[in-house]
Amino acid sequence: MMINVKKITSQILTDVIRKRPADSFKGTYGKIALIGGSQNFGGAIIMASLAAVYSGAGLVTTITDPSNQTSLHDWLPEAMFVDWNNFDQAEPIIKSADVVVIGPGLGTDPSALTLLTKVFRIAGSEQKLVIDGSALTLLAANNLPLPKDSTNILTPHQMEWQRVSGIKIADQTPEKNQAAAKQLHAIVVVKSHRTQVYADNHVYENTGGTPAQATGGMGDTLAGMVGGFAAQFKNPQKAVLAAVYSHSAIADKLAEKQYVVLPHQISEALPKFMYKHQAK
Ligand SMILES: NC(=O)C1=CN([C@@H]2O[C@H](COP(=O)(O)OP(=O)(O)OC[C@H]3O[C@@H](n4cnc5c(N)ncnc54)[C@H](O)[C@@H]3O)[C@@H](O)[C@H]2O)[C@@H](O)CC1
Ligand SMILES: Nc1ncnc2c1ncn2[C@@H]1O[C@H](COP(=O)(O)OP(=O)(O)O)[C@@H](O)[C@H]1O
Ligand SMILES: [Mg+2]
Repeated sequence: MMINVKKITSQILTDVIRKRPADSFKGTYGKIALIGGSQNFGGAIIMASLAAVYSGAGLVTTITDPSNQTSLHDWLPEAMFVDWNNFDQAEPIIKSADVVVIGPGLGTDPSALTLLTKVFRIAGSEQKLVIDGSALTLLAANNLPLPKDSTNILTPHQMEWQRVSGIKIADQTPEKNQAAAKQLHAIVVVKSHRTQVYADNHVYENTGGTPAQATGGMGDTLAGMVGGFAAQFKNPQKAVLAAVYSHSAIADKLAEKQYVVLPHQISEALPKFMYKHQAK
Protein backbone atom coordinates (compact mmCIF):
# COMPACT_ATOMS: atom_id res chain seq x y z
CA MET A 1 0.00 0.00 0.00
CA MET A 2 1.15 3.50 -0.85
CA ILE A 3 2.55 5.44 2.10
CA ASN A 4 1.72 9.12 2.21
CA VAL A 5 4.96 11.02 2.63
CA LYS A 6 4.62 14.25 4.60
CA LYS A 7 6.83 17.17 3.59
CA ILE A 8 9.10 18.85 6.14
CA THR A 9 8.61 22.60 5.67
CA SER A 10 9.64 25.80 7.44
CA GLN A 11 6.48 25.47 9.55
CA ILE A 12 8.36 22.99 11.75
CA LEU A 13 10.73 25.76 12.88
CA THR A 14 8.25 28.04 14.68
CA ASP A 15 6.50 24.89 15.88
CA VAL A 16 9.66 23.63 17.62
CA ILE A 17 12.07 26.52 18.31
CA ARG A 18 10.41 28.07 21.32
CA LYS A 19 11.09 31.57 22.63
CA ARG A 20 13.36 31.25 25.66
CA PRO A 21 11.66 32.01 29.01
CA ALA A 22 13.49 34.60 31.16
CA ASP A 23 13.34 32.31 34.15
CA SER A 24 15.68 29.63 32.83
CA PHE A 25 19.25 28.39 33.20
CA LYS A 26 21.70 26.01 31.42
CA GLY A 27 19.84 22.96 32.70
CA THR A 28 16.67 24.14 30.96
CA TYR A 29 18.39 23.57 27.65
CA GLY A 30 19.74 20.10 28.34
CA LYS A 31 23.01 18.30 28.95
CA ILE A 32 24.62 16.43 26.05
CA ALA A 33 27.48 13.94 25.99
CA LEU A 34 29.08 13.37 22.58
CA ILE A 35 31.19 10.23 22.19
CA GLY A 36 33.51 9.69 19.23
CA GLY A 37 36.61 11.09 17.53
CA SER A 38 39.31 8.45 17.23
CA GLN A 39 42.82 9.68 16.43
CA ASN A 40 42.09 9.51 12.69
CA PHE A 41 38.60 11.00 12.90
CA GLY A 42 39.00 13.75 15.52
CA GLY A 43 37.29 16.32 13.30
CA ALA A 44 34.02 14.38 13.28
CA ILE A 45 33.35 14.73 17.01
CA ILE A 46 34.56 18.35 17.00
CA MET A 47 32.08 19.18 14.21
CA ALA A 48 29.29 17.33 16.03
CA SER A 49 30.15 19.15 19.29
CA LEU A 50 30.27 22.52 17.50
CA ALA A 51 26.77 21.83 16.14
CA ALA A 52 25.43 20.85 19.57
CA VAL A 53 26.78 24.00 21.28
CA TYR A 54 25.73 26.36 18.48
CA SER A 55 22.25 24.76 18.45
CA GLY A 56 21.86 26.12 21.98
CA ALA A 57 22.31 23.01 24.14
CA GLY A 58 22.81 23.96 27.80
CA LEU A 59 25.93 21.95 28.64
CA VAL A 60 28.10 19.91 26.26
CA THR A 61 30.74 17.31 27.16
CA THR A 62 32.86 15.71 24.46
CA ILE A 63 34.14 12.23 25.33
CA THR A 64 36.96 11.53 22.88
CA ASP A 65 40.53 10.45 22.26
CA PRO A 66 42.92 12.66 24.30
CA SER A 67 44.74 13.58 21.09
CA ASN A 68 41.73 15.78 20.25
CA GLN A 69 41.60 17.78 23.48
CA THR A 70 43.63 20.79 22.32
CA SER A 71 41.96 21.11 18.95
CA LEU A 72 38.54 20.66 20.55
CA HIS A 73 39.16 23.64 22.85
CA ASP A 74 40.71 25.66 20.04
CA TRP A 75 37.42 25.30 18.19
CA LEU A 76 35.05 25.15 21.12
CA PRO A 77 36.02 26.33 24.62
CA GLU A 78 32.34 25.89 25.54
CA ALA A 79 32.61 22.08 25.43
CA MET A 80 34.05 20.12 28.35
CA PHE A 81 36.43 17.25 27.63
CA VAL A 82 36.65 13.71 29.00
CA ASP A 83 39.26 11.14 27.93
CA TRP A 84 37.30 8.25 26.43
CA ASN A 85 39.83 5.78 27.89
CA ASN A 86 38.65 6.82 31.36
CA PHE A 87 35.22 5.22 31.59
CA ASP A 88 35.05 5.75 35.35
CA GLN A 89 35.06 9.48 34.68
CA ALA A 90 32.86 9.25 31.59
CA GLU A 91 30.13 6.99 33.02
CA PRO A 92 28.47 9.47 35.43
CA ILE A 93 28.49 12.14 32.73
CA ILE A 94 26.89 9.78 30.22
CA LYS A 95 24.31 8.63 32.79
CA SER A 96 23.28 12.18 33.72
CA ALA A 97 23.08 13.43 30.11
CA ASP A 98 19.65 14.19 28.63
CA VAL A 99 21.07 13.29 25.21
CA VAL A 100 23.99 11.09 24.17
CA VAL A 101 25.36 11.41 20.63
CA ILE A 102 27.58 8.43 19.80
CA GLY A 103 29.38 7.56 16.59
CA PRO A 104 30.87 10.52 14.76
CA GLY A 105 34.46 9.45 14.11
CA LEU A 106 34.13 6.63 16.65
CA GLY A 107 35.96 4.19 14.40
CA THR A 108 35.32 0.45 14.30
CA ASP A 109 38.19 -1.05 16.30
CA PRO A 110 37.60 -3.31 19.34
CA SER A 111 37.89 -0.44 21.83
CA ALA A 112 35.16 1.43 19.95
CA LEU A 113 32.90 -1.65 20.13
CA THR A 114 33.59 -2.00 23.87
CA LEU A 115 32.71 1.65 24.46
CA LEU A 116 29.52 1.41 22.36
CA THR A 117 28.42 -1.73 24.21
CA LYS A 118 29.01 -0.05 27.59
CA VAL A 119 27.01 3.03 26.56
CA PHE A 120 24.12 0.88 25.31
CA ARG A 121 24.16 -0.95 28.64
CA ILE A 122 23.74 2.21 30.74
CA ALA A 123 21.29 4.08 28.48
CA GLY A 124 18.24 5.04 30.55
CA SER A 125 14.54 5.54 29.77
CA GLU A 126 14.71 9.32 30.18
CA GLN A 127 17.57 9.60 27.67
CA LYS A 128 17.69 10.21 23.95
CA LEU A 129 20.44 8.39 22.08
CA VAL A 130 21.58 9.75 18.71
CA ILE A 131 23.45 6.93 16.94
CA ASP A 132 25.52 7.95 13.92
CA GLY A 133 28.57 7.10 11.81
CA SER A 134 30.76 4.23 12.97
CA ALA A 135 28.34 3.36 15.82
CA LEU A 136 25.84 2.34 13.13
CA THR A 137 28.47 0.32 11.25
CA LEU A 138 29.51 -1.39 14.50
CA LEU A 139 26.00 -2.24 15.66
CA ALA A 140 25.21 -3.69 12.24
CA ALA A 141 28.40 -5.72 12.01
CA ASN A 142 27.96 -7.11 15.55
CA ASN A 143 24.15 -7.46 15.57
CA LEU A 144 24.05 -5.27 18.68
CA PRO A 145 20.47 -4.78 19.85
CA LEU A 146 19.52 -1.15 20.48
CA PRO A 147 18.97 -0.21 24.14
CA LYS A 148 15.34 -0.95 24.92
CA ASP A 149 14.57 1.89 27.35
CA SER A 150 16.07 4.98 25.70
CA THR A 151 14.56 6.97 22.81
CA ASN A 152 16.84 5.94 19.96
CA ILE A 153 17.47 8.18 16.95
CA LEU A 154 19.52 6.71 14.09
CA THR A 155 21.06 9.02 11.49
CA PRO A 156 22.49 6.74 8.77
CA HIS A 157 23.55 7.67 5.30
CA GLN A 158 22.24 5.20 2.72
CA MET A 159 25.17 2.80 3.02
CA GLU A 160 25.01 2.78 6.83
CA TRP A 161 21.28 2.17 6.49
CA GLN A 162 21.94 -0.75 4.15
CA ARG A 163 24.23 -2.24 6.81
CA VAL A 164 21.74 -1.71 9.64
CA SER A 165 18.51 -2.60 7.84
CA GLY A 166 19.87 -5.10 5.31
CA ILE A 167 17.96 -3.18 2.61
CA LYS A 168 20.14 -2.49 -0.43
CA ILE A 169 20.40 1.20 -1.30
CA ALA A 170 18.49 0.66 -4.58
CA ASP A 171 15.64 -1.01 -2.64
CA GLN A 172 15.33 1.60 0.13
CA THR A 173 11.69 2.51 -0.57
CA PRO A 174 9.52 4.32 2.04
CA GLU A 175 7.61 1.09 2.63
CA LYS A 176 10.70 -1.00 3.28
CA ASN A 177 12.43 1.72 5.30
CA GLN A 178 9.37 2.26 7.48
CA ALA A 179 9.02 -1.45 8.21
CA ALA A 180 12.68 -1.62 9.25
CA ALA A 181 12.42 1.53 11.39
CA LYS A 182 9.36 0.14 13.17
CA GLN A 183 11.16 -3.12 13.89
CA LEU A 184 13.99 -1.13 15.46
CA HIS A 185 11.50 0.96 17.53
CA ALA A 186 13.64 3.91 16.55
CA ILE A 187 13.38 7.28 14.86
CA VAL A 188 15.41 6.84 11.67
CA VAL A 189 16.85 9.66 9.55
CA VAL A 190 17.81 8.20 6.17
CA LYS A 191 20.16 10.85 4.82
CA SER A 192 20.37 11.53 1.08
CA HIS A 193 19.85 14.37 -1.39
CA ARG A 194 16.28 14.45 -0.03
CA THR A 195 16.57 13.17 3.50
CA GLN A 196 13.67 11.16 4.90
CA VAL A 197 12.65 10.78 8.56
CA TYR A 198 10.77 7.72 9.84
CA ALA A 199 9.04 8.60 13.11
CA ASP A 200 5.77 8.02 14.97
CA ASN A 201 4.37 5.89 12.20
CA HIS A 202 4.85 8.57 9.57
CA VAL A 203 7.32 9.17 6.74
CA TYR A 204 8.58 12.72 6.37
CA GLU A 205 10.64 14.00 3.45
CA ASN A 206 12.83 17.07 3.63
CA THR A 207 12.11 19.78 1.08
CA GLY A 208 15.62 21.30 1.15
CA GLY A 209 19.17 20.21 0.44
CA THR A 210 21.96 20.94 -2.02
CA PRO A 211 24.85 18.96 -3.53
CA ALA A 212 27.07 21.61 -1.92
CA GLN A 213 26.44 19.53 1.23
CA ALA A 214 28.21 16.47 -0.22
CA THR A 215 31.35 16.80 1.88
CA GLY A 216 32.88 15.01 4.87
CA GLY A 217 31.58 16.24 8.21
CA MET A 218 28.10 17.22 6.95
CA GLY A 219 26.54 14.20 8.65
CA ASP A 220 28.61 14.64 11.82
CA THR A 221 27.21 18.17 11.97
CA LEU A 222 23.64 16.92 11.54
CA ALA A 223 24.16 14.41 14.36
CA GLY A 224 25.26 17.25 16.66
CA MET A 225 22.27 19.38 15.62
CA VAL A 226 19.83 16.51 16.21
CA GLY A 227 21.37 16.15 19.67
CA GLY A 228 21.23 19.89 20.37
CA PHE A 229 17.59 20.16 19.31
CA ALA A 230 16.56 16.98 21.15
CA ALA A 231 18.19 18.36 24.31
CA GLN A 232 16.14 21.57 24.20
CA PHE A 233 12.79 20.75 22.66
CA LYS A 234 10.35 18.37 24.31
CA ASN A 235 9.02 16.34 21.42
CA PRO A 236 11.88 14.22 20.05
CA GLN A 237 10.24 13.52 16.69
CA LYS A 238 9.62 17.22 16.04
CA ALA A 239 13.09 18.14 17.28
CA VAL A 240 14.60 15.76 14.70
CA LEU A 241 12.45 17.22 11.91
CA ALA A 242 13.44 20.76 12.86
CA ALA A 243 17.14 19.84 12.94
CA VAL A 244 16.97 18.12 9.53
CA TYR A 245 15.13 21.08 8.03
CA SER A 246 17.48 23.68 9.58
CA HIS A 247 20.58 21.77 8.45
CA SER A 248 19.61 21.94 4.76
CA ALA A 249 17.91 25.36 4.92
CA ILE A 250 21.15 26.95 6.16
CA ALA A 251 23.14 25.02 3.55
CA ASP A 252 20.77 26.09 0.75
CA LYS A 253 21.29 29.73 1.74
CA LEU A 254 25.08 29.42 1.83
CA ALA A 255 25.05 27.50 -1.48
CA GLU A 256 23.55 30.54 -3.21
CA LYS A 257 27.08 31.97 -3.17
CA GLN A 258 29.32 28.95 -2.45
CA TYR A 259 30.36 25.93 -4.52
CA VAL A 260 30.68 23.77 -1.40
CA VAL A 261 29.26 24.39 2.09
CA LEU A 262 31.70 23.66 4.91
CA PRO A 263 29.97 21.81 7.78
CA HIS A 264 31.29 24.19 10.45
CA GLN A 265 29.70 27.11 8.53
CA ILE A 266 26.27 25.54 9.17
CA SER A 267 26.97 25.40 12.90
CA GLU A 268 28.20 28.98 12.94
CA ALA A 269 25.00 30.14 11.21
CA LEU A 270 22.70 28.39 13.72
CA PRO A 271 22.34 31.09 16.42
CA LYS A 272 21.11 33.72 13.92
CA PHE A 273 18.98 31.19 12.01
CA MET A 274 17.26 29.94 15.16
CA TYR A 275 16.70 33.48 16.43
CA LYS A 276 15.04 34.41 13.14
CA HIS A 277 12.75 31.36 13.08
CA GLN A 278 11.85 30.97 16.75
CA ALA A 279 8.20 31.00 17.84
CA LYS A 280 6.77 34.52 18.26
N1 LIG B 1 36.77 14.78 9.41
C1 LIG B 1 36.44 13.63 9.98
O1 LIG B 1 36.95 13.23 11.03
C2 LIG B 1 35.38 12.83 9.31
C3 LIG B 1 35.06 11.63 9.90
N2 LIG B 1 34.06 10.85 9.43
C4 LIG B 1 33.72 9.61 10.14
O2 LIG B 1 34.25 8.55 9.37
C5 LIG B 1 33.60 7.36 9.76
C6 LIG B 1 33.24 6.60 8.50
O3 LIG B 1 32.14 7.28 7.87
P1 LIG B 1 32.06 7.34 6.27
O4 LIG B 1 30.64 7.70 5.92
O5 LIG B 1 33.11 8.24 5.78
O6 LIG B 1 32.45 5.88 5.79
P2 LIG B 1 31.52 4.59 5.57
O7 LIG B 1 32.43 3.47 5.27
O8 LIG B 1 30.55 4.39 6.68
O9 LIG B 1 30.63 4.98 4.30
C7 LIG B 1 31.29 5.37 3.13
C8 LIG B 1 31.12 4.24 2.16
O10 LIG B 1 29.72 4.16 1.93
C9 LIG B 1 29.48 4.43 0.56
N3 LIG B 1 28.34 5.37 0.51
C10 LIG B 1 28.02 6.33 1.40
N4 LIG B 1 26.92 6.97 1.03
C11 LIG B 1 26.52 6.40 -0.14
C12 LIG B 1 25.45 6.64 -1.02
N5 LIG B 1 24.55 7.59 -0.77
N6 LIG B 1 25.36 5.89 -2.12
C13 LIG B 1 26.26 4.93 -2.36
N7 LIG B 1 27.32 4.64 -1.59
C14 LIG B 1 27.43 5.38 -0.48
C15 LIG B 1 30.73 5.10 0.01
O11 LIG B 1 30.88 4.68 -1.31
C16 LIG B 1 31.83 4.54 0.87
O12 LIG B 1 32.25 3.30 0.33
C17 LIG B 1 32.35 7.78 10.57
O13 LIG B 1 32.55 7.56 11.96
C18 LIG B 1 32.26 9.28 10.29
O14 LIG B 1 31.66 9.98 11.37
C19 LIG B 1 33.27 11.24 8.26
O15 LIG B 1 32.14 11.88 8.76
C20 LIG B 1 34.02 12.19 7.36
C21 LIG B 1 34.70 13.31 8.09
N1 LIG C 1 23.53 15.92 -3.02
C1 LIG C 1 23.11 16.21 -1.80
N2 LIG C 1 22.04 17.02 -1.62
C2 LIG C 1 21.62 17.33 -0.34
N3 LIG C 1 22.21 16.86 0.78
C3 LIG C 1 23.27 16.04 0.63
C4 LIG C 1 23.77 15.67 -0.63
N4 LIG C 1 24.84 14.84 -0.44
C5 LIG C 1 24.98 14.70 0.89
N5 LIG C 1 24.04 15.43 1.54
C6 LIG C 1 23.85 15.50 2.99
O1 LIG C 1 25.13 15.49 3.61
C7 LIG C 1 25.10 14.63 4.75
C8 LIG C 1 26.07 13.48 4.54
O2 LIG C 1 26.06 12.67 5.70
P1 LIG C 1 27.29 11.68 5.95
O3 LIG C 1 27.55 10.89 4.75
O4 LIG C 1 27.02 10.96 7.24
O5 LIG C 1 28.50 12.73 6.16
P2 LIG C 1 29.79 12.56 7.08
O6 LIG C 1 30.93 12.61 6.16
O7 LIG C 1 29.74 13.72 8.03
O8 LIG C 1 29.66 11.25 7.81
C9 LIG C 1 23.65 14.15 4.91
O9 LIG C 1 22.94 15.00 5.80
C10 LIG C 1 23.10 14.27 3.50
O10 LIG C 1 21.68 14.48 3.51
MG1 LIG D 1 28.30 10.20 8.62
